[in-house]
Amino acid sequence: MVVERIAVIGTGYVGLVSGTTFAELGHSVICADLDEAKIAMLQRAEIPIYEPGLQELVTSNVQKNRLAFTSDIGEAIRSSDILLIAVGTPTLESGDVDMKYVHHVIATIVSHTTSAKVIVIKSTVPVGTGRRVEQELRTALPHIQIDVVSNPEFLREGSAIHDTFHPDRIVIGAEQAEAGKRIAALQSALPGELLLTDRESAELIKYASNAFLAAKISFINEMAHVCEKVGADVGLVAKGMGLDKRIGPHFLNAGIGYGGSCFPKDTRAQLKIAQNVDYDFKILSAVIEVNQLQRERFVDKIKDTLGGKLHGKRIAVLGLAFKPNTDDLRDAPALDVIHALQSLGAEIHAYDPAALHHASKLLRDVQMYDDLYDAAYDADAIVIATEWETIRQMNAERIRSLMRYPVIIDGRNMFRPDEMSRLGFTYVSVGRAAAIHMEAAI
Ligand SMILES: NC(=O)c1ccc[n+]([C@@H]2O[C@H](COP(=O)([O-])OP(=O)(O)OC[C@H]3O[C@@H](n4cnc5c(N)ncnc54)[C@H](O)[C@@H]3O)[C@@H](O)[C@H]2O)c1
Ligand SMILES: O=c1ccn([C@@H]2O[C@H](COP(=O)(O)OP(=O)(O)O[C@H]3O[C@H](CO)[C@@H](O)[C@H](O)[C@H]3O)[C@@H](O)[C@H]2O)c(=O)[nH]1
Repeated sequence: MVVERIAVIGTGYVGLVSGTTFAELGHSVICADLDEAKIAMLQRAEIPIYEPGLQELVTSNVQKNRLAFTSDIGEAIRSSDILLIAVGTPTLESGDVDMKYVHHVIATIVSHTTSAKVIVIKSTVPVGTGRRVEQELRTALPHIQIDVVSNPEFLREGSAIHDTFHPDRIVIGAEQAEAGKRIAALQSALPGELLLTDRESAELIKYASNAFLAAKISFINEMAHVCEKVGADVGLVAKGMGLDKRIGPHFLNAGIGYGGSCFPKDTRAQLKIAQNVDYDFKILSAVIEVNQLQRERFVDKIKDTLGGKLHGKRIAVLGLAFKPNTDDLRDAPALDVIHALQSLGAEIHAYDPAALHHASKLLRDVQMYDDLYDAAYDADAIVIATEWETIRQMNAERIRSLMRYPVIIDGRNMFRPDEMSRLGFTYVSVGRAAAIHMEAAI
């Protein structure tokens, strides 16, 4: 195996996991970031994000001298042959992708490059970016061999390590076959199908995949409404659909809709990419609209269950992160739900096992707990916003005894409605007609 010298520029969720993975695969990796506090933490072997399994992997690769961290981006560039860009690509008000972090990295590369480089774009970027970046670099550095390769990332937060070591596919978009093959060789020990494409296709595969997964979620959420009206159970409908291999069982969990740092921004970016070439991507507009409505309808459901008035009601919101096993609150549905409940006069007590530190910066007037029983104490209702395992394992009888009224409105369909009613709860979930609406309980 050829051991490559790799600099990862941008040591966030993707950069840190990718850099650590390449080190684990035997390469020499330096992870660089402008955020000096983050780098200082990493140099002290502290992991700035909550991601199961990451701490152990970082520590062992640092000990083997295959992984290091720096805030000297120039030095990282000079000492490496492969530069992996993993900075953020958020959305602008207009819906376009904000490329300022990528542009800043390109300017830094221009200033510090004195030898041949292969630049790998891991960040999710609009189609055409790889081509433009390569032109810009070749114009600025005419005597140096520069190749730009697209290698989109498909990891999910909360299972990032597993996803990275067990990818369904590795997509590499390159114009120069040699550069593409070199980046493929870096990952040759990983399973999963290798798909070599042109850069534009690789860039679009990333957006198309996220948009399609988001579409599955919005589709099942719309089905959930129909289920409620006609007396069906969306869980069973999804199961029956998913048994068809052409459909598959994944991403058909109805609930309060998708959140996170990727689906909301990437669906909007893909819509804009289409608009920019005069195409109205109608399905995607609907996917985005349905997802927004899903949060609003969930708040209506809470209101209806609690008899129409929330003023003065104490609501325990269980789960704040956009999904379990992460501390990431970017576009987390729980935040919108809490803001809406507060605007209707509810008093919020919140529980999350990992995200409270970030939440305290984003939420006002919320009592926060790292113990779900404390959060549920004296509550008029529990609202479940994230399907943390700790919530699944909760002692329901103890919870009921602590609450003022035994009411659960479950935005993640974590429990069986019949079981919860048997335990004495008024239990309302999403798209399951068997759920019992009992204002009488209050
Ligand atoms: N988070 C995910 O699960 C995920 C998965 C697949 C793809 N992506 C994509 O990967 C990219 C990165 O996402 P993320 O979640 O890791 O972002 P992040 O915000 O967690 O990390 C980005 C990092 O880049 C650093 N940075 C910004 N400008 C820099 C510069 N000029 N030089 C050096 N460092 C700089 C920031 O300080 C930050 O630490 C995005 O395009 C995202 O869409 C994310
Ligand atoms: O059936 C489902 C599945 C997911 N979700 C929600 O969808 C969001 C996204 O979940 P998930 O995809 O598991 O997490 P992410 O870490 O956002 O990962 C997505 O976004 C990443 C960034 O682009 C990609 O790399 C991944 O492949 C893609 O799954 C979360 O709010 C989930 O609660 C549902 O509501 N129902």
